[in-house]
Amino acid sequence: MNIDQLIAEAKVARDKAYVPYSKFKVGAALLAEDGTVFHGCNIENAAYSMCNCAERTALFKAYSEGVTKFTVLAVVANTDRPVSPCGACRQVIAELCSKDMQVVLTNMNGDIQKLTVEQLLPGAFSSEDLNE
Ligand SMILES: O=c1ccn([C@H]2C[C@H](O)[C@@H](CO)O2)c(=O)[nH]1
Ligand SMILES: [Zn+2]
Repeated sequence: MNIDQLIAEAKVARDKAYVPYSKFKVGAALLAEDGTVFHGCNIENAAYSMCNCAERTALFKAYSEGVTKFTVLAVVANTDRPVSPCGACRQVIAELCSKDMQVVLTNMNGDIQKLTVEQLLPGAFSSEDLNE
């Protein structure tokens, strides 16, 4: 599975977005070390704060199946720049993925930004900060 193929998977995931309120579809594809690909889309709710982003959908699907080691997360939306994950997703990604895991942000025009998890949320608050 190369990056272009993973982006294609993220676009398939994006087509399943449930976005009656924002109409803004986002797709994610998370590649596990064992080669499994987990799709995620954003899923909205009439109680707006219950909306779940594509990135967290993919990660929670994987974790809930017992898969916790990943190599790449690709995210796609129809944005002018490569889609920018929200702060909540950056925090969740920092918790559940290794610091050096690759994150590939893209859009429907093919613009691509590649980051590590550490670059996505430098200095993220983590479990190590809980040690008093
Ligand atoms: O990286 C992002 C940014 C936004 N959204 C979703 C949340 C909401 O459903 C819609 C508009 O913010 O897009 C994602 O899924 N991922
Ligand atoms: Zn988010």
